[in-house]
Amino acid sequence: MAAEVVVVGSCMTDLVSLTTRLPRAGETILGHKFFIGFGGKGANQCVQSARLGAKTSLICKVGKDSFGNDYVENLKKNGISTAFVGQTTDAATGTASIIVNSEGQNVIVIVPGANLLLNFEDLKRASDVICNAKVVVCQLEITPAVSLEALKMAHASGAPALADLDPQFYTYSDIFCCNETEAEILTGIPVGNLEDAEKVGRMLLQRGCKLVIVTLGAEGCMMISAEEPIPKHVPAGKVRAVDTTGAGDSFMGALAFYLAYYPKLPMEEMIRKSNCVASVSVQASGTQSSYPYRKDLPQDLF
Ligand SMILES: Nc1ncnc2c1ncn2[C@@H]1O[C@H](COP(=O)(O)OP(=O)(O)OP(=O)(O)O)[C@@H](O)[C@H]1O
Ligand SMILES: [K+]
Repeated sequence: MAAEVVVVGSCMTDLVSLTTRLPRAGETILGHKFFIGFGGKGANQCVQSARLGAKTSLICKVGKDSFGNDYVENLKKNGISTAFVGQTTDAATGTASIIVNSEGQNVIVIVPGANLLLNFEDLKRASDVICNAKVVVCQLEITPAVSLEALKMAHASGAPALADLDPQFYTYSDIFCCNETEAEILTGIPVGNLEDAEKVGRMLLQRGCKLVIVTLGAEGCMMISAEEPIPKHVPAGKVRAVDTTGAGDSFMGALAFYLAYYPKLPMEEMIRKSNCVASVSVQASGTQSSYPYRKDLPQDLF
């Protein structure tokens, strides 16, 4: 059976150490807690979509190592098809080694590893799944040319950010979604308020985007489209945020779910519902561990 939501993207194992302070160069310090989490934007988005009830497939690459094996198990537990999850002996599973001090400041080392070995051959093998998907979601934590090729195969929907991004990313994405930081990297416009986001939106429309969404944290999102070039603010509900890590991926995974299963809903309504899902994720700690399941959400979201 074909997957409705196909994500082409990254898997990362988060290795998190909690310490009172960050170590200096050459220094060894003691931490008080360690945990392993499942992350990577591609997998995060796919997991959120699956937890809302989407039939999903993740196209990615992990290492033939214990982190890779555990990641495949994690995807299966979330009901995601792993038919196109490759395991390679040529690189280790992608990792993010994270140290967080008691003030919540962090230092992070990302080693993409196997993620960068996902290649055109892998996409070709998965081409039936990509071409038959209702929604294809891409980010930029794998080789950009591979993301672009996936968008071309699908000509569906995307969520990428990089300075000097190949302009084809704009024209081959039906929906282009970025957060405030990514918006600045892409356009040079620092985003501090809604008007700045609107400027970004207009600039990205000029570059060929059809629909632009800029996520604004607690403020929700700004959307603007070529069809309706009047920017709209879609606010998020007021909640008590404890950890916003992964909120952007929760939003994107939810949006992919609504696009695939409720294609007739107005875009503004899909974004409003996706804001609701993401605002639940900020009320729990961690990334995938904070993503809500359909059964735990208000049923008027479905
Ligand atoms: N404090 C908050 N209260 C309610 N909703 C929030 C809050 N923070 C984030 N959200 C929801 O999550 C969405 C994405 O948030 P944000 O713009 O911070 O993404 P992001 O910067 O990519 O997140 P991250 O990098 O932490 O994963 C917002 O559009 C909103 O729907
Ligand atoms: K969270």
